[in-house]
Amino acid sequence: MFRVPFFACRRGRSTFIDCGLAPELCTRLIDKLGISTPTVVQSKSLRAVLEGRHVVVNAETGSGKTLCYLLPSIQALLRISGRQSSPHSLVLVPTPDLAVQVGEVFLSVAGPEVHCSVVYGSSRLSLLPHTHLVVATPTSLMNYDLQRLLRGVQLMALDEADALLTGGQKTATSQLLKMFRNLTGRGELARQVIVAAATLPGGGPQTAGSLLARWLPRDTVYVTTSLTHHTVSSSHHTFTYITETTPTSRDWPAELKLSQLKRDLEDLHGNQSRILVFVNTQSTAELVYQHLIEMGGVTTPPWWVGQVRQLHGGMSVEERGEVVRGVREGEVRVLVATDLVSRGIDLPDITAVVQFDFPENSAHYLHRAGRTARAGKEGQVLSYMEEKDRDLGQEIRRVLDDRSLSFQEIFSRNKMLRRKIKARKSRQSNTLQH
Ligand SMILES: Nc1ncnc2c1ncn2[C@@H]1O[C@H](COP(=O)(O)OP(=O)(O)OP(=O)(O)O)[C@@H](O)[C@H]1O
Repeated sequence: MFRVPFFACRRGRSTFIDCGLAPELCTRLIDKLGISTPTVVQSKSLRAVLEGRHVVVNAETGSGKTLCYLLPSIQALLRISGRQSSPHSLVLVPTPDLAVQVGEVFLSVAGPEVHCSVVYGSSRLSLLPHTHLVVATPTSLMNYDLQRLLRGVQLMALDEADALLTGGQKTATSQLLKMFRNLTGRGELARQVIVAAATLPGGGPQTAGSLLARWLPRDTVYVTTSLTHHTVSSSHHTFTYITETTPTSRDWPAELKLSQLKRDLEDLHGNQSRILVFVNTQSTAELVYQHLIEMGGVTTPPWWVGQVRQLHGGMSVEERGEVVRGVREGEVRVLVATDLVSRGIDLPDITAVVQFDFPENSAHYLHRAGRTARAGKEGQVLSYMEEKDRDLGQEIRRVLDDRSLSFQEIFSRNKMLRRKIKARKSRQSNTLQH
């Protein structure tokens, strides 16, 4: 039997030239990133973006959504001769770490002669005459003269749009979208919005999907793939119940999970192994990290000692950037991290994700799991579940076991989810009784 390699399946059939990309940019892509063929989602969306349409790209993690908005921005840059008076593109992202990453990908293709301003926290936006792209967390722009910033912006991208349209960034994102929309149609500039998201809950009026549908015009192009709101099929998922019938101390779940983690790290060891361990809080990150490094004292230290690091909100963006660089360069082989790296962060060689703490909701599960098995590679996802995680865990397993179901139906927050589960169970028992 002949099996088509997974990545070949996930590649689009068209070429970048078919999608409307300039030959010069295609050459740069090969030279700078070694990329020659578009992925499925790039094939499906690039032409519409290059034609100036508003586009929503809702596709699985690691499918190449970043280039769906960066390539059209760079293509515009190639056409603009001389210096501009204001930026051409604005990319909004929910975290500083993702802002830094997007800026790096842009510069790696566009070249160092172009200026890209990355803004987050209280850092100041500096607009040099040749600033082509601004990448920012929305709240960090709020003290800036937005009219001046948006004046020349033709392409506004919202990456991880669902995170931008809920929580702490929601007000600032809405304000920027509103101002941008008011500018659209005025003057000679054609302005467009590109949205990228792996998870885009719809349904309720305040969900990101519904909010976007209200913001964007009717002729917006929606691009999805057969894997939208699914985990990629090259990732393999296992669940471990952490239970103790006679707990000996108050910290028993952590103690049992640490023993399980050690066993799993031994099992996952191989020449190429790079493991990302997710925890829910900074204090757990510190605890797990300390535990793993303290094992260096024994006669034969385990393989990870010397190659393990932690990453959490108690560290500066620069310190976190150093750690991420270490993972990319292969010096760090076990990273204990909070959800700061669960969305959008591209660590191409992660071979396994361990969820030491179970995620709070199913969208977090999809994003965390999506840090492995990226761009067609294989990966493992190991999740530790305590009693409190059982309901959510069962729902996630149900969706993973039956590919005809999608995560979309269990995106709601836990309270809602519990209600749904209760309703479904009572429907099931009614059916059995009849
Ligand atoms: N056409 C391509 N061919 C090969 N690799 C590609 C292609 N496009 C992007 N990639 C690589 O695939 C990886 C994932 O891309 P990217 O980070 O854009 O994914 P994503 O869809 O934004 O994922 P997430 O939802 O997790 O943010 C990156 O390492 C990127 O360089």
